[in-house]
Amino acid sequence: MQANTEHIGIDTGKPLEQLLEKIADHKGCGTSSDGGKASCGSSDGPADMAPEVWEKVKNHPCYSEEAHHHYARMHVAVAPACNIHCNYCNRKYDCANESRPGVVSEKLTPEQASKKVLAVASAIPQMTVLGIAGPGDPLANPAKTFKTFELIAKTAPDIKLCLSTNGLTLPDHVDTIKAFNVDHVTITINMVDPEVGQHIYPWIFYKNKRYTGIEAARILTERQLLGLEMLTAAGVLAKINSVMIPGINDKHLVEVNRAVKSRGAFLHNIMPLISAPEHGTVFGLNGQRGPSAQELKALQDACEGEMNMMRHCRQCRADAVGLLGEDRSAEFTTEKIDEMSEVVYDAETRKAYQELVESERLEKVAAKEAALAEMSDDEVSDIKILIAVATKGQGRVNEHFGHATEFQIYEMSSAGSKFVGHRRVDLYCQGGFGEEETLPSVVRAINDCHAVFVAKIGGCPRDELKAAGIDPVDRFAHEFIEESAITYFKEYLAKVRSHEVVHEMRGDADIRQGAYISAA
Ligand SMILES: C[S@@+](CC[C@H](N)C(=O)[O-])C[C@H]1O[C@@H](n2cnc3c(N)ncnc32)[C@H](O)[C@@H]1O
Ligand code: SF4
Ligand code: SF4
Repeated sequence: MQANTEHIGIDTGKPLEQLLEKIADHKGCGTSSDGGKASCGSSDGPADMAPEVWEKVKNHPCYSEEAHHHYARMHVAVAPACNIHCNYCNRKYDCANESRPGVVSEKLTPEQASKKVLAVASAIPQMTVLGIAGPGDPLANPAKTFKTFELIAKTAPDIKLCLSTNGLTLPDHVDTIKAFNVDHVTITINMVDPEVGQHIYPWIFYKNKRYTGIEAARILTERQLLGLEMLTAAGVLAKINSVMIPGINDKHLVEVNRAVKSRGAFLHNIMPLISAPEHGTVFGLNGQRGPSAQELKALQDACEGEMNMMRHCRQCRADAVGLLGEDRSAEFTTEKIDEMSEVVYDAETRKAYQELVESERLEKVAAKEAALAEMSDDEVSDIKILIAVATKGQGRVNEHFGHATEFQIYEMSSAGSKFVGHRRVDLYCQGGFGEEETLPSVVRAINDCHAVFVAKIGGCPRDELKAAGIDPVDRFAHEFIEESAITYFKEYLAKVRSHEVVHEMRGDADIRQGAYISAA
């Protein structure tokens, strides 16, 4: 099987010697052979992060926003059962075309999962993380979860292991988690107040007994917070997922943020509720809506302070494979993997490939820092704008407007560029033609942005965007996103200063987070 080369623009089908030659060419500008230290760029990590923490997160696409442009993850669906019920979950849903939590095409045994991991690791050498996130709860299926970790730790020791749990039985497993070198654990904490929790969790099953109502929520919150404290004490990084459910826990999540921050959580990922009647969930059927893009961003902004907020979560399937935002799970079905005679795990080629990825990444970080350093004092202002970007990865503007199924959104200010989310849209260009009914919905989805960066764009969408007050920009095609965005922002500030344009806030984007915006 050939390695995926599309994302870093190098041919990993070449012999290893040629790859290593390329790596040698990059040695002048940082290298990971010295443990990730570099002579340019910022591979040492953010100034406010301990080196040992940076070492754990720097290649993890979920724990580092910057890494997600370069490194991939995969989930293996070995954990079907769950010990609680959430009103937003329905795991009976089995669909190859839907990408949302709990959805899988097939469940795997630990042995099948282990073989799949080796096959994916060979085909996608920048896959650095193996997570177990269901389709149920990994710790309600501890034997299967830990057997999978055991098999993978033996055959592919360079792959980082992580799991995502509701936390009910977490305190019972922290020692085992530590023993398997699981560096990253995600706990879903939607409330710290049982009054709120009773509207999210109809029941839990704990110590052979079923609990409902306030009592169920009280036990759950106590176990979750205890589990978090134990992870922190054990030196395991904890990420907290919270599902934002308007009218139920949206206001309360600021309190949740405080509670998890004070107990040592590393990252808080507030995700939008995904809810539609056809999903068959309690919330879907009773019409509970998810938040809008603006509501979600406002809450994330309110929680951001000393604690990192995750804004690049793609709410993946329980069998997702690839870079965040792309789904290559269909390429690795059990049927296809069974057809492979033997999967050889080539750790050397993986390492060599990742060193190339790292050098490209350092180049990108250095370009961003250089662009930012050129910002003069008189460019400092209160102005903020949003820029939408069509990209397929690598941190570059490299997607055609018509081929984009999502736009990454960057907030620009005189402090620099900040990734603040993504917007999924229907595909505008199908079979070479623009879908006229789709275009207005795409424009509405990025209506709060001042510009959209694309690799290419046709005449019709260009005119429509301009008419909506959004600047279509293709001159940064294939350049690094953040460096380009800083350049654009500086030009924008200059135009405001010279009164060539009047700065004004843009309107609200008409997009419900967590759902595809649809032309229908
Ligand atoms: C499928 S769960 C699996 C792991 C574990 N059972 C848990 O709930 O944490 C992964 C994540 O997806 C979230 N999730 C599931 N259904 C969702 C929905 N309809 N909308 C938003 N998030 C959802 C869960 O809350 C959890 O954070
Ligand atoms: S804990 Fe996870 S798997 Fe279980 S019902 Fe909730 S979302 Fe679904
Ligand atoms: S659901 Fe979010 S946190 Fe989990 S793998 Fe996907 S992007 Fe990462």
